[in-house]
Amino acid sequence: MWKGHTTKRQEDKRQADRAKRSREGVRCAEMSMVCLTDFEEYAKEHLSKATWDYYAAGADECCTRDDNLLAYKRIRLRPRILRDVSISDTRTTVQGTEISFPVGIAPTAFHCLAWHEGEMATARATEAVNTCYITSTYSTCSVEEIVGAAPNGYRWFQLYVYRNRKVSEQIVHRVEALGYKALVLTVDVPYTGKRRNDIRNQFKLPPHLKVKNFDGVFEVKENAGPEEYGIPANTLDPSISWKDVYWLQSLTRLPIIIKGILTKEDAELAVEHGVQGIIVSNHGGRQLDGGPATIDALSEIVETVSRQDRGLPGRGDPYGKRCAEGRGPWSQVCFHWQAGGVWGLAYKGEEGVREVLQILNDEFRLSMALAGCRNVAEINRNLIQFSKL
Ligand SMILES: Cc1cc2nc3c(=O)[nH]c(=O)nc-3n(C[C@H](O)[C@H](O)[C@H](O)COP(=O)(O)O)c2cc1C
Ligand SMILES: CCCCCCC(=O)C(=O)O
Repeated sequence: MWKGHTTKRQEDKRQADRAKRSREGVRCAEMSMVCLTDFEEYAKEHLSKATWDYYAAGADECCTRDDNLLAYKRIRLRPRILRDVSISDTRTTVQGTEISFPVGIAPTAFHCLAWHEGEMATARATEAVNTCYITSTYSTCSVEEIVGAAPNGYRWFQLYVYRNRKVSEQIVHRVEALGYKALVLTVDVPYTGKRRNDIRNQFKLPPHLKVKNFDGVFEVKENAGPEEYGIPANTLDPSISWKDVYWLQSLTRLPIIIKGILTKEDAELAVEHGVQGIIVSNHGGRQLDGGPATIDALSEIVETVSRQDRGLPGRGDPYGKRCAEGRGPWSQVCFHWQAGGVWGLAYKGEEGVREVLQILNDEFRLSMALAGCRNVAEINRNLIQFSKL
């Protein structure tokens, strides 16, 4: 297996960590996986250091990455009791399509680093579980292979905008023709965040893998000069601005969802620009370090957007776990995009991703019932208490 670059000191520490985890009883492949942390620990144990570092990366000092989790721990729920939760229904809709529960697979790059079938395995798992899979531009299987692997899956495509706009135009037309149902325009990467371990590891794709969607489009030749994550450096267009939303709208009839919004001001601009949704996100803390935790930004944004959308003074009521979905009334906000699928992939490919999604579904159903909700529509902001922990 490709191991990446590791110094002796790093490798010693890794081995010491491994021994510690094994003393603490970290599970092996044969043991049942109980929660997502089990998958994460398995992945840490089994992936090469360079791959693990890439997947786990945050920018700079990782303050925002770490705060993403801590912020969840600051939130408490206000459960209601005696509400007959003998039947619970986790189904919901996203952009008008019914899915089994309000969790989807966030766009994450390079699934073949975790499992040989890469994004094809992810696509099969999400099709089986009936939720939405946002395919990353930077996938290591082509969009055609992904659709071929799971022809009935519900998929959106995540888009970056390149200096050479023809490249972006072509991929938009390709995914539209393939039946992708929405475009997710990622706007928080005018430049790639400074992920220190990727720099130390000189992270690059191993020779047998490439960004398949751009096969023959961007030539990444051996020793051809600097590259970033499998694409020649400086190909992303940092001049992208709000007017490019109109450009994108002129190219496609697909709904456009902007990913990477963290302030109410930008959420308002998104509404004004007529996009069909936003994903509140700090890119897993991989871009700007020092920005807010995603869940904290979400509260600010849903207040404003729902108010603006309904023309009501300050009656934002949505409850959201991580991301906002805007369809029709933007106040319908209850969705979570999950990047933990890659840990499932690293564990057992398609089966691993299915297990991850099943665990999330079970946990969601249980929390919902314990909080006194019978269905997703009954979840609202009154359930939330922001504690001062
Ligand atoms: C390994 C990895 C790869 C990622 N690749 C992409 C990507 O290709 N495109 C993208 O828009 N976001 C990418 N992301 C960001 C995720 O879609 C998602 O935003 C993040 O994991 C969760 O943070 P959030 O809750 O702030 O969105 C990646 C995240 C990880 C962990
Ligand atoms: C040149 C930008 C590469 C980004 C690679 C995929 C991604 O979004 C990530 O967070 O990693």
